[in-house]
Amino acid sequence: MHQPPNPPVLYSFPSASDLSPALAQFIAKAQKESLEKKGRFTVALSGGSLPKQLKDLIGNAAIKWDKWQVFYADERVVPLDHPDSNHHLCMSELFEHVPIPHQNIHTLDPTFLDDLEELSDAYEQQLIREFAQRDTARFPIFDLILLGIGPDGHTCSLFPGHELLREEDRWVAYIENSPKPPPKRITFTFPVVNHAARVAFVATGEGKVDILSDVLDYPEKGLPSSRVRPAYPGQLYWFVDDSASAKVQYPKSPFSL
Ligand SMILES: O=C1O[C@H](COP(=O)(O)O)[C@@H](O)[C@H](O)[C@H]1O
Repeated sequence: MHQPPNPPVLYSFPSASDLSPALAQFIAKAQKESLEKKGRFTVALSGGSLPKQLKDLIGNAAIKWDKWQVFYADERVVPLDHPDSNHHLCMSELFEHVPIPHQNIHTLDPTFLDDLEELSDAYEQQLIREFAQRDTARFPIFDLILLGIGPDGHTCSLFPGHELLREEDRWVAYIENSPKPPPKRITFTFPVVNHAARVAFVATGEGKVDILSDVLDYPEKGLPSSRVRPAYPGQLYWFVDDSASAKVQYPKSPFSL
């Protein structure tokens, strides 16, 4: 029988620095469960404010970096060492400080920066190589996708009112007119995000206070972040701080693993 998506679980912490260790424990548990099941851990990261919150993974003995396969939930179409690159940010905040094998981090192919169609196809091919031979599902099933939310409700590079919100077939799509710079980006589509085993939003600070209430209390507004509802048995989590969740009516859960 078709089951509706599980309701989101909302964890709110007194501050961003209280959130980071809990997030690291949560990721370590997700990794352990995935390694026990299939010996690898597939994870997708975002850019923006997220990578800073991953600092408690550094030096964490529970993390088996050689078992991680890392993808980017969205990426800006710029060289890999450009300050706007999500990969560049994740490298400087996290990966330069941990023993992850270089080949386990799947970046966009910088030879296609001038051709968005080729670029997004090539990234989709990287996902197919990772997932299609192992899973029979129509879309990849990530063990964990970590997302941010912009003040307009966007997540990945899926912006309010954009035609990409209706994409049902592609795994990776491109956008040439992002309202937030830089304008050219590639992004996972909703079917990919909503097939993951676990998706966790991470949002901190009072700059997120209005949008968090809009997304969690008024999902009928249809903002991109409200459309993240992983299919059963997948689970959506929100890791936020009390400044960001100050207006949210949606029930908070005590953090537990
Ligand atoms: O442009 C982007 O923005 C979102 C949200 O960023 P934040 O700084 O408000 O956390 C981010 O999740 C995405 O990866 C990035 O490309």
